Formats: sequence, structure tokens, C-alpha cells
Amino acid sequence: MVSDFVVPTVDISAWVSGERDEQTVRELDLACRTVGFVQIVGHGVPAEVTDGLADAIDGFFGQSLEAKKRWIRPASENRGYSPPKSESLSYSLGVDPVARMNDYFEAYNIGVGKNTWPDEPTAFRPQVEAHFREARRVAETLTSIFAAALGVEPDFFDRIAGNSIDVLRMNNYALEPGEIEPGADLTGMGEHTDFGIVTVLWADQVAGLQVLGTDNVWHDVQPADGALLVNLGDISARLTNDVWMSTLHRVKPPIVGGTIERRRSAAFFHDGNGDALIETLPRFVPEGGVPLYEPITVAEHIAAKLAGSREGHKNTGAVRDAARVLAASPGVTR
Ligand SMILES: O=C(O)CCC(=O)C(=O)O
Ligand SMILES: [Fe+2]
Repeated sequence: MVSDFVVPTVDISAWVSGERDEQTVRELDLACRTVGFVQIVGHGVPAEVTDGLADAIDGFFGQSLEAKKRWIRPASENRGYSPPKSESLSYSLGVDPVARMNDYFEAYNIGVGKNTWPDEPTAFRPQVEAHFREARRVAETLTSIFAAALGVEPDFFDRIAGNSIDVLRMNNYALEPGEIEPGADLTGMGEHTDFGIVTVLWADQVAGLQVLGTDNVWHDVQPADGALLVNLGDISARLTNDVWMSTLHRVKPPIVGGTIERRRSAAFFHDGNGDALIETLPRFVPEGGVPLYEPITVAEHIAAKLAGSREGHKNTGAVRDAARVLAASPGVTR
């Protein structure tokens, strides 16, 4: 099948240098309306910072499972280490994964507020913090462009996200050849939408990330050289009555000759202030119509989604997302 699915590339260098360029606003708005994923270039993140992040990820996940398990925290904290198969992201949508707790990604979460830092590797904390600062700067540059695109006051996102409960989730997708059953339908991370305003994703160029297009087909997506992949989350869809897309995605690395190639990513979630009330912007509600979503605070929305993915019960509030997953042709890619 010939597909015209493309993740657009937008250069934000003008906004990074403080210039409110209109062309950038139009390009980003179009990407948000039609795909919900965008390749961001001109973001200004120094190569040393990205290299440091990759080093930190390699150093931490390269340790034994026993060593890593020392950094497990209670699920309610959303911090520290999550071993493989401890979360099932499709539960955040109310969709049963084929087998419960099937996702084999392992992760390490840090974020604003109190954190747990591993003692090894010793450079982990400064390397990860340097990337966290850069990712937050990029997210805030993006929300300035969003404000222009949405026709809201320039300080709109400062008000709903000036004290944002940002989280960085570093993911490692790796299975030893012996751990792979022949014919198994393995999922690195189950299908889900992100919860917040916007996600700034660093990933290496190993295949695995798939994005559900409006054609209902899963498409492979890799970051372009030097680009950060950015996608919208549910809060942006709620603000715009689904005019901006919180696009479904998953990680399903190809199995070649009984092995998968190890893959790494780091997702920075810019979610908004916990107590910010998210209501659809009036200009996105059709004349005489009602918004698709009820007002909700950021904290309430995230709690409902996390309860689904980490504690193993379905999120019954996610009926609309679940319908999209079930409508997609399973496993079909370009
Ligand atoms: O590993 C990836 O590329 C995607 C990760 C992701 O979707 C997430 O952490 O929410
Ligand atoms: Fe995601």
C-alpha cells in the first residue's frame, strides 16, 4: 500500500533565538492538526548534552537486574526504576493487552520535586539533569509557539504550566535471544497516548516506534538526524476539542533472526500544573455544540491514566481512545 504518512519537520531556531516567526507558527499548527507528531530541528540542544544522556542511559541499564532493582519506588511516586513487564501502557486506554503486564520496556523516571538517584553510574545525575533542563526549555519554546497558534494570550501556558509536573522517562528496550519465544508477539511498550500538553522525545535511530496514522495503519517513525521527536498529549487534545491530535503510538521493535536490536529513548513529559483546570478553548467548540471533554484538572487526568497503566486496571474514562485502538488494523504497517 502506498502511504502518504509523513511526520513533518519544523525548524524552531527563530523562536529559540527570541524571534516570534509566523511561518514557524503556521507549520507547527498544521503538524498538530494533521499528525500530532513533528520532527523538531533548530532546538539548540548541545550535542554534549545528548551524548551525556545516552551515556547515562547506557551506564544505568547496563547493570545487572539485581543492581537496578534497588532503585524501585512505590508506583504512586512515579519515580525510580521500573523493571521489564511491570507496566502495561495499553491499560491507560482501557484496552486489554494480549497478556497482562506484557510490555518489556524497563524505565527510570525522574521529575520535578523529590527524586531518587542511583549511586551508579556516578555521572548519571548531572548528565540526566542537564538533559532535563534542555528538554524543558524546548517544551517551553514550543508552548510559546502553541499560544500564538491557538490565538490565546502569550502567557496562557505560563498560567497552566508555569509550575508543570514534568517527568523524564528513560526507556530501555532489550531482550536476550533466549528470552524470546519463537513466534511471540512482543511489544516493547503498548499503544497509548501521552497524558500531558507536549512530549519531547529523544530516541536513538533503532526501529521500533510506531505511530497510528489517520489511515488506521501503524507507521514506523524514527527521529531524523539531530532532531527531537515531539508529540502532543491528551491535554492539548482537550484544549482544542481534538482539533490538535494526541496521537496513539507504541514501540514494537522488529525481531530479526530471533533477536531484537536494543533501543533507547527518553521521553520528557510536559504535563501542566497539577491544579490547572483544563477546559476546551471556546473557539474550538462548534456553534451551539458541546465540547467533547468535561473540564478536568491535570492531576485528575494523570491519576486516571496512571492508575490504568501501573496498577493493572482499565481506565474506564478513556472510551474514546480505546475505540481508536480497537479500530486499528492490528500489527499492520506500511
Ligand atoms: O520509546 C519511544 O520511542 C516512545 C516512548 C513513549 O512513547 C513514552 O515513553 O511515552
Ligand atoms: Fe508515549
